[in-house]
Amino acid sequence: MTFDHSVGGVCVSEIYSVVAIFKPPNAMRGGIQMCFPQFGYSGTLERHGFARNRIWTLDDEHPPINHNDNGSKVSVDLILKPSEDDLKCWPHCFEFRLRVSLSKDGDLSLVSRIRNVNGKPFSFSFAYHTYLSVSDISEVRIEGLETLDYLDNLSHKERFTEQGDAITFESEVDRVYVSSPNVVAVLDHEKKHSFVIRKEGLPDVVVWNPWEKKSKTMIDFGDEEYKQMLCVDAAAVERAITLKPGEEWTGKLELSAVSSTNCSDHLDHPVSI
Ligand SMILES: O=P(O)(O)OC[C@H]1O[C@@H](O)[C@H](O)[C@@H](O)[C@@H]1O
Repeated sequence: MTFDHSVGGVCVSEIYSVVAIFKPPNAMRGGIQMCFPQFGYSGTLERHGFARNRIWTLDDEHPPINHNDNGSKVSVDLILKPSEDDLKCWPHCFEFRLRVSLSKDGDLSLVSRIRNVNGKPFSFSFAYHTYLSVSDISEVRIEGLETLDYLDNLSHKERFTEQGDAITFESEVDRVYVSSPNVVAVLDHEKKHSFVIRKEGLPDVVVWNPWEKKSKTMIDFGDEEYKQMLCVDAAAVERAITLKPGEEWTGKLELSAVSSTNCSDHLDHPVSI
């Protein structure tokens, strides 16, 4: 995995739609997008909030590029503060700091710190809207969400309980798995690797694939591209996060690609990002 610059998200190689539209300040379809201060259409803002559609700046509290002591990790620190226009539609002053780190082994980690610099409390929802590249969606399965409750966005957020062993795909899926464990794996048999997603501070996992019919309605997405992608988002959606004046919230994500044979070891391990 590699990353380059950020327009409201992190560009991870090979997980962009071939017809994605790059027209700043709008987020491109793909990568990892910061959904803040709203997920989906749960409030009055544009879908998934405005943070993914803003130009972020380097946080001058840190050097532009950071290397850790033994040189095994490199990171950049970005910051987003609301513009006057943002404050008109969401009247809460915040500082959103994002540290994006890439290890020598290719593990990508994102740490978001959101601080209330307002005189009053505010609440928000959040997601790392993460596009994963898969060989064939029909052959992929997610482990770590079985037996959980989920809210089905395709049925007016009705609550269901997952029944199967692992989650597999044969039609459109748009679900919020609630109170999930902190490690989830996406197994891709054809590629013989798995994505391991570790999270902290983010109780939910959103799983989305638009399948054939919806793909045809999306202008920045190829008709067949649903076969090679899957979104698995570490998120805080079911219950909003509330910050009092001066308080800060932290939400972490780590994404690694591991060989499928080692995947179950990762599922057993506790999170340490
Ligand atoms: O097209 P967007 O705004 O990037 O959103 C894509 C999808 O993102 C998912 O996370 C949502 O659960 C879906 O409902 C939504 O359709």
